[in-house]
Amino acid sequence: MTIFLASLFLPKTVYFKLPNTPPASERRSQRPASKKTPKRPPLELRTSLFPDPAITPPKTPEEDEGYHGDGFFVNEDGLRVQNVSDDEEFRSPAPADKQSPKWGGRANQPKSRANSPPPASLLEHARTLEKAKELGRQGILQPRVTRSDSHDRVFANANWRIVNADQGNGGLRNAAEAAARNGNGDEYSWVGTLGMPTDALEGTQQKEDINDRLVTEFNMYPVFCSDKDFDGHYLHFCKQILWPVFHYQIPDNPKSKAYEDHSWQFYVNLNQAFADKIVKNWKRGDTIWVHDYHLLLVPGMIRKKLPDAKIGLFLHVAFPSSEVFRCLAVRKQLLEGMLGANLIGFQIHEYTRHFLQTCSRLLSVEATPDGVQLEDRFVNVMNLAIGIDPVSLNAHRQEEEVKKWIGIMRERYKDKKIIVARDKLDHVRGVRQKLLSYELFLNKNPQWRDKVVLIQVALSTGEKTDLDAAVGDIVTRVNSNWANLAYLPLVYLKQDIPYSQYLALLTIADALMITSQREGMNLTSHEFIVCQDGTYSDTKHGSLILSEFTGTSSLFGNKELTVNPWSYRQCSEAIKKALEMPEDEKAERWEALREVVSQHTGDHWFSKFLAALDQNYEEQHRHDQTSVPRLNLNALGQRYSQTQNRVFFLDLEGTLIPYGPMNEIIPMNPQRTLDVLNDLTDDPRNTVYVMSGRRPEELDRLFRLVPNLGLIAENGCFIKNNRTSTWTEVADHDRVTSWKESVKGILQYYLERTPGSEIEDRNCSLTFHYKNADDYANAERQASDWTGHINESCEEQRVHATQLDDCVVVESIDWTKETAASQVYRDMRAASQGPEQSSVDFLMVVGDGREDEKVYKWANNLKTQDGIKEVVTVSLGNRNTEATTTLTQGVSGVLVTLQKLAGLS
Ligand SMILES: O=P(O)(O)OC[C@H]1O[C@H](O[C@H]2O[C@H](CO)[C@@H](O)[C@H](O)[C@H]2O)[C@H](O)[C@@H](O)[C@@H]1O
Repeated sequence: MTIFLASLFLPKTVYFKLPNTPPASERRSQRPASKKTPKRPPLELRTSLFPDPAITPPKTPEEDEGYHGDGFFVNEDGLRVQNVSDDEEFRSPAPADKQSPKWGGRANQPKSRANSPPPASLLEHARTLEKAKELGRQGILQPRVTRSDSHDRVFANANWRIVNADQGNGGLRNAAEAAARNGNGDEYSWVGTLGMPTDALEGTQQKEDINDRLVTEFNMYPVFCSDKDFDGHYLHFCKQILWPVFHYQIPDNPKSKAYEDHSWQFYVNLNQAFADKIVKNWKRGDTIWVHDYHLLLVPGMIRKKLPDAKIGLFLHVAFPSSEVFRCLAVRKQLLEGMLGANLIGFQIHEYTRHFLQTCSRLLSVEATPDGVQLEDRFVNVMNLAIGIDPVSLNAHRQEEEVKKWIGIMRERYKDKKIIVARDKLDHVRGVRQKLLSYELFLNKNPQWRDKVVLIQVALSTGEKTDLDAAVGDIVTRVNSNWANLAYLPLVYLKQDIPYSQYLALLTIADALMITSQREGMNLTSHEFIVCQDGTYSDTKHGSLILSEFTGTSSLFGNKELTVNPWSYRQCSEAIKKALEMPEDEKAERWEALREVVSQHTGDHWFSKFLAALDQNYEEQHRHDQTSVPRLNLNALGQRYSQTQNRVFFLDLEGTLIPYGPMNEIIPMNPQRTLDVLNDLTDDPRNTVYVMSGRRPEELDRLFRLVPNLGLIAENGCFIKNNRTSTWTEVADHDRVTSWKESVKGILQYYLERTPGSEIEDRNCSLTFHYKNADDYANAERQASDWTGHINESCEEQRVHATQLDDCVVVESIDWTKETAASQVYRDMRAASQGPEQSSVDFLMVVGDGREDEKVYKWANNLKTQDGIKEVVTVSLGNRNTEATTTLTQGVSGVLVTLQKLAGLS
């Protein structure tokens, strides 16, 4: 069995050795200043970890020019990665939160042929474009850039090798590797893109060869798509729309809005390419595990082609509140794509809760704490925080290079307290807030000036934002205010640093400061905790200043210094507290945090998700329609004939008669149904109850000609015994009256704003009908909103709202068809204690709706619990069911079945 791990970037990519390319070191000195050469930053920014010229640290490699001509490639994390076309592969770990680098800009990889998606103004002129297409001038919509033949030939003929990729989710890779090392999980295969433009390889033998080598040697299935699709998907839809929205930042500038419509199509295309690749290679029994916000449509796309596939989805980033998510134009498509999975995992409970609320509000589906009930399937959810791999981290901490850097840094900053940070420079990560807080701290605490240094590593996001300039200004201001010849309070590196330096920084730091405005998890803080054990440095148990808006914060239980990044005052006080904290308090906090980090490892996360997926899949399929046998009428007849004390619980609408609108009385006289029920109840060995959501008086009227029939009305709130003519209200009248009063207030509010709608007030439920609303679409949307509203606000009153076709029903959760059936059965049992009576030996439940599922479950349990000889549960619906048999011929099939039983002795 294979586990397909689908993630946007494969852990491997291709490095081209271009002909006549001198080694990077030579190229660097020969390179003329070009437009691409970044301008020299102002002096304040031109800091490094080593302002002291006496120390000559190893050079930090340039991003584009990693090849050193020595068989090693230096990737973006500064990892020296062996040329794996040589036999042995050197696997270097990535920092768990790698931050995403640019796509498609490397000198040793082909150039992208994608153009930016067109501005909205162009799209508006669709007709012109169509005409242009007809005329063969498609270039207007998506101007086709013809790269020179030589560009293509250079790559088509260049030697290449497969190397570790520098893009992608480091936390996921480390977790997968740890799980494999520890023997947890079956063999897995990655599915992903190469993270580089591939149009230039189109139609070449090289593309085939690259594909074959990745599959056969590395178990990796590359997904090829056009550069245009990748650009539109990643740089536009993911980065401009999804990333900000999932982190609570709604893009509201016209440029982003213009992207939304058309970059969506690129998102769809890339997701489809992933789905197709997986479907093509999937075999029965395989598991598919899709990762993160880049691929949210993949589960749904696969489900369409492989209805039985076992699919998991894990969202690594945050999931926002439904109020934020609903701003997405394509919100329904995204949710439906996600719901193609059997199990959806989120980092923490808050994101899971948001997702459930969003589904309930936007899709009008029933959401329970366990997951989402769709019409024909259940989708489980779980929260499960990812972690790091302390084993491999510790192995790397022992490397000489790391120790060397620890020595250098300790020496350089020997009389200073060090606060460290490494973040992507985008709004979400809150670097600006952090620097402002640090400035405030220095302003308010003169005693600390000259004694503390903040080292902020800032990774480029590949986009030019106003943030760059804003952060640059703060750096300049802080340093010009408080620096002197021998002291620089703020070391700001606008580049990434090698992994060894990263580990050294985490080791010698007195504090790590994370001020993300939102973040799915944040594994840097986990790595910091491991590095602070004092093994390689005399500094240890450093303080962690951590934004309360990270997933990690909800895991760490306040043992860190929790901050709200928008409160500069609180952050500056946290800095002071971190620097002045007594050793014993530091040690106590660190111990607690280390415990959490070592319990929540990546390996644990990986195996636990897959185990849950197996279990949920198995449970979901146990009730799968296709695996539930059809009712065998002959066999049933034989079993029935051998019993003497039988009880039937039969659902009414959709089972004994066709459905009718809830707010209209049942129009016809269902003679055939009445005849069948009369025949069945004529046999004194049979006790028959009909269950319905209708009012008692309505059922009385309908069944007045079936004298021995028991009735359950209003979905379990009223029971009429089969031998008497009086109804019992089983629901607690006072409680029902009380919740109805408060819910009526809410419904009244919506009624006034929804012309044409009406409220139906039953004894134990309230139904809001909007079938005849003047603006039906709006009413339906509003209804799904306030369904969620009622479910949240009335939870304590034990009330539940369910949106059905054209209406929303609000009712108590404590009185159901199941509780009523169970009471009837208990009463029968109590009565059967007498010498004349025998206990029930045949129990049959027939239904078609979701609310009947609980009755099947209850009845099935009685078989073992009470030893009832024959328990028969029959479902008519298409859904996954708890019933042990199905019947596909609807109402008429039920009537035929019951008629046949009634005719037997
Ligand atoms: O920037 P992208 O290529 O779009 O990828 C997004 C980020 O993915 C990874 O971070 C996410 O997963 C981490 C592990 O589960 C989690 O700790 C973090 O909060 C998530 O944002 C990756 O580590 C980042 O570098 C990417 O930016």
